[in-house]
Amino acid sequence: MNKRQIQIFDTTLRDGTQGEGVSFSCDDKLRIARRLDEFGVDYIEGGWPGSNPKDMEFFDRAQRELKLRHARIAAFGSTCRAGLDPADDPQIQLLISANTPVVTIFGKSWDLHVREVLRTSMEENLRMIRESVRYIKSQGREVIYDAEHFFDGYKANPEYALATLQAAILGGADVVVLCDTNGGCLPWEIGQIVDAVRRDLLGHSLDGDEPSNGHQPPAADVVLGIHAHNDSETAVANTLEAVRRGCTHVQGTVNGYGERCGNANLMSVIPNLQLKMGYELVSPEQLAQLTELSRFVSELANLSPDTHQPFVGASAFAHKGGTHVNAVVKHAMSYQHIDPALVGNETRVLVSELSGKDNIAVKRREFGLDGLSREEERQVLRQIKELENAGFAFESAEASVELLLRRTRTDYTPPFELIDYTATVEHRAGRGMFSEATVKVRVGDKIFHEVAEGNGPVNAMNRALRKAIQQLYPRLQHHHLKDYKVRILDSESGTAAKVRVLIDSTDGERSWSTVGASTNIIEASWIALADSVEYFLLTDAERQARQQEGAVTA
Ligand SMILES: CC(=O)SCCNC(=O)CCNC(=O)[C@H](O)C(C)(C)COP(=O)(O)OP(=O)(O)OC[C@H]1O[C@@H](n2cnc3c(N)ncnc32)[C@H](O)[C@@H]1OP(=O)(O)O
Ligand SMILES: CC(=O)C(=O)O
Repeated sequence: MNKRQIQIFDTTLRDGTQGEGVSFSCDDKLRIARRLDEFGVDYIEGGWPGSNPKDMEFFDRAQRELKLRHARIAAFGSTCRAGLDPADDPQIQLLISANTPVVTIFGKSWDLHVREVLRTSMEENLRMIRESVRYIKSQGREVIYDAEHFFDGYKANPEYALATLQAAILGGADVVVLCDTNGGCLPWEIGQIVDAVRRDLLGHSLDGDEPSNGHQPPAADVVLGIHAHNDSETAVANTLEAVRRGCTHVQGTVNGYGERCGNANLMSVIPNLQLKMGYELVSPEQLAQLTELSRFVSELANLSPDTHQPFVGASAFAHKGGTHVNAVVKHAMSYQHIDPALVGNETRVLVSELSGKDNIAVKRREFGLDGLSREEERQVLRQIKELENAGFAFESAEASVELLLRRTRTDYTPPFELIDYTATVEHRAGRGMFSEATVKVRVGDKIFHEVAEGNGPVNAMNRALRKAIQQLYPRLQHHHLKDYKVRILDSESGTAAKVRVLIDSTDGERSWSTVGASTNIIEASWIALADSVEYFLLTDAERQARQQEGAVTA
């Protein structure tokens, strides 16, 4: 088989939704199907038509609304019930009525399941597989046969496990998929068993290896696939190993969503196959959509993206250690296994107590700041290390890093300078809890002194600061706090514990984060709040000036 012919079978909408916490509306399923098609997967398994009304609606609307360019939609179900003719099995009839070009059915490979779960005879299970596949083929569908628990079944009873595959092939299956349903296999076990299937069932000669049963079966022209679960954290490795041993159909899900610990993560399987193993599954332009696809699906699943996910996570190419950043600046690939742009991701440099001089230099350039010497950058680096020791964390507060750099410039003029503040918390009869704050700031040679109330001391300080400077900076009305997080850093110190405050802010177009730390929660909050306002005033004024310049030039 030509290397280009590896089939990607996405089951995010079926096995993915079997993952705890994963649920999509029908509209979401349709949106994801469109996106998967654009990305270039070959099959999209949409659900189980006998399972629930939403899956029925999906297949109904998919026929009418989806205009897929490349992918084929598959409906999923099981072989017929024991003792039933597939033509009389209501579940098989629902599968047919879903009217998809492709039908996936799963059947039992493991004798334990036949005995204990189906509670039928070994022969009857073979009939169920053979006749179900044959019946669905007779309805004009491409049939993908998922051999559930194939690897466990093969370990327990290889002859029987192979006989179940043979039954599917006799029924006319187009693809036979070996499933590591319980996810317990290790890559070399997968390799050995895939070899055995190819040699003993499909009659493929493997580098002079003799069939283990002593006779060569007739070569069967069926596509062999792999479906791996991640219970041993080896689903991706198992999938790659299966491909290395001759499987040419690969099942998995976006972000590895799926039952228990999930399925083989296509966000890793695809780039590994394409960039490391030389298969051409999708075009380079499609591969560059991988990161976006991953985030799109996690957004619709309402799950936070896993930032540490290989290839597509925000941290996948984020460099923190100073020596790494120093090397990456000299040669981008010195600490990266691929160019992140190939999968639509990007290199990031983080600033923390583990930084070296180049973390700071890279950030300064990123912020577009000049006029700082190497020694001034080192000064900022020292300051960052000291502040992190005092409880600050700059990794996720880049606006505070930018301010440290700006403040180091000799020509820096702050938009306001704090002189004093007070914040009180009171409980008064008839009024309950309330807070009041006063803020005295200097802007140029003027002093502004304001008082404000709030539902808490930080809220009152925020209001008082705004009252003090809003008249000078009317655009401050666009500045809003989005999130306010407090973390206790040394809880064993009890009420004397150090706290870190992280504030996320926005002006409707941009977002930024600032940090403060202190043993006093009011002080930590003030530092993060004042940084947020200062950052906004500086950068907003610069953006306005650039826009005006642009308008004049135009
Ligand atoms: C490995 C996998 O991921 S397979 C996919 C698993 N996914 C799901 O189960 C999600 C969707 N499932 C559902 O909505 C429901 O389970 C349904 C609608 C399919 C079935 O619901 P119910 O009719 O209430 O049956 P229930 O789920 O309790 O039991 C499954 C039955 O199918 C039988 N069965 C299981 N696998 C097979 C098979 N491959 N072929 C035939 N019958 C099977 C079981 O033995 C059991 O039979 P029993 O009722 O005689 O005990
Ligand atoms: C078919 C399937 O989802 C499994 O065996 O895991």
